Amino acid sequence: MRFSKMHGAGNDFVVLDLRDGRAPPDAAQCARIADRHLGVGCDQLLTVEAPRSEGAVASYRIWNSDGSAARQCGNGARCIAAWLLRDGAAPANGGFAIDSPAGRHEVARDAQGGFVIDMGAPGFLPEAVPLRGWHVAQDEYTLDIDGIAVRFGAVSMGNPHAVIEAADVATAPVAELGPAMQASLAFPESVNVGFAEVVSRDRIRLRVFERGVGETLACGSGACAAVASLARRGRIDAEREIAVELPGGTLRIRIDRTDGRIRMGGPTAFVFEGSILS
Ligand SMILES: N[C@@H](CCC[C@H](N)C(=O)O)C(=O)O
Repeated sequence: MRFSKMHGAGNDFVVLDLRDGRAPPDAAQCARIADRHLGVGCDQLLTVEAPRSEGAVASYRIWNSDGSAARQCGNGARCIAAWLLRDGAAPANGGFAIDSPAGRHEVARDAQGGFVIDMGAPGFLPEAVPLRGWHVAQDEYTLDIDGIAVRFGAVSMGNPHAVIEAADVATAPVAELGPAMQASLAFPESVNVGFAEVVSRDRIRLRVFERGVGETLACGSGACAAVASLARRGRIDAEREIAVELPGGTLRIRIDRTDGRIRMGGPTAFVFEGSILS
């Protein structure tokens, strides 16, 4: 089985071409391919498949490194766009659409030749996340984790996100609080946990402990969720493009003033091609 290894700001992917209708690997096979010792190694496996919506050039599905299916992947969307363009299936100037499990994404090119993805409008209702929690202030929730009250914003970008503001992301308890939040009954479908430091009105630093993976070098939907949550709470400027610095690179996020949809730009890279033998 041929594959491409790609990454977007260090969030790495194995991309499989299944447009001929072959079935995707099952959960155990996905986990084996994603294994960094026994397989190729990646945060997510992406399967390129036939389009589902009118006029889209392709669809894709997302599998976390533990084999679980996900509905949204921002860095993956940019990599799929780059993969389709290299394949000749999408026009070089952008202006095409791809279908993810969360819906349809319009793809544009930026001035530097990067890809800008329409990630849709964030959902803040607890049932959209989904979250069973308690409102403490506008759009902020609190959970008791081992006797500590953890305050966070909750956002659906098609997948669930909790956004915790941190004074300094370098020392934030990502490895402890990430799994503890994910295990909480408040998140019936688990959650991607973002730790966000506001640097200025248009710049944040972010680390994300992803569902089904652990901490990654970047999370595109997590960056959108962090910007949506912080803008809603007035912590950053909703009118401006926000630079989101992640351990693997910087993403640029803009909230459209007219429709509230979020557009995300950032890097993509091909790393190598190969064949999976077993
Ligand atoms: N890395 C992704 C998000 C991948 C899915 C996530 N772990 C989930 O289970 O929802 C991104 O760039 O958005």
